[in-house]
Amino acid sequence: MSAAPRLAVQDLTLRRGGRDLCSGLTLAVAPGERWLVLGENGSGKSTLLAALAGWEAPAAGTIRLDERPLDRWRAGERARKLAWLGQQDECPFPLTVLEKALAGRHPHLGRWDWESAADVALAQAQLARLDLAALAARDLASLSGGERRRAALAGALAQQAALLLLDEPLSQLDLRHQQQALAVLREESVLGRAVLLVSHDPNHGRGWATHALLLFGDGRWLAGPRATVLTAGHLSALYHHPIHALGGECEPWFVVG
Ligand SMILES: Nc1ncnc2c1ncn2[C@@H]1O[C@H](COP(=O)(O)OP(=O)(O)OP(=O)(O)O)[C@@H](O)[C@H]1O
Repeated sequence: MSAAPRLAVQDLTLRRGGRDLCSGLTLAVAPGERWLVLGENGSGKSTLLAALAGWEAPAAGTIRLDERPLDRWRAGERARKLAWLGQQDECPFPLTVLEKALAGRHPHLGRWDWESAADVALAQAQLARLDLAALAARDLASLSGGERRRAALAGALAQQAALLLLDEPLSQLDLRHQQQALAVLREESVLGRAVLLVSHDPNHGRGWATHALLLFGDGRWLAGPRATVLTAGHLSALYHHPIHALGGECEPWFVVG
């Protein structure tokens, strides 16, 4: 018998400015799965992730987190279950890099609690996994764009949530740190966490994604196992541009034609 889905989306419609971004979206994300979410600018990837995180109300359909409708979770309880990393991550007040990572522990603390030594150790460990240990005491505002993005990802990891909803976490990262972050997220999935990762690079799915979701921006979508969804034909249609697959059918590289 297969495990109950961590996240179950049924007949979901998201609409903005009179346009259906997706209609009838139905998918189930099981523990341990890694989903790559692709689509053109404005196709609705961020809107979808925000809806799955409970920040945006859908026009229709249901979202269930561990079989309970998302709107029946209290905010604190939900934040212990799912971590959402948005595209914009501006911080209005000064923080050190360690404090940024420690913010991921806040859903686990009581209202008047301070972070424990275990919380600090956990946050430091996430920074170390992303090559940020040496920057822990630095002012977050002094970091480069990619360093700041990795600090935000460390915060999401520190949350230790069963479901990770990550909106372009790799967008400002150099190639090595992209691969490092993907490896870290793979380790998280091996622990049973489910990951949805938005990207503009179909090659991020190579050797990483178990599944993929394509949003076509006009309501249409395609979801399923990576090998059936991530094909040159589907990607050419998605990006309205020729995309070629190189290097074999099993794990191809996708290149722009
Ligand atoms: N209030 C609004 N009125 C009209 N259109 C809106 C409104 N709010 C959002 N949109 C549109 O909804 C679409 C979906 O935006 P979203 O940020 O989800 O796209 P995305 O796929 O994440 O794009 P990107 O790759 O650029 O990050 C965009 O075209 C945006 O302009």
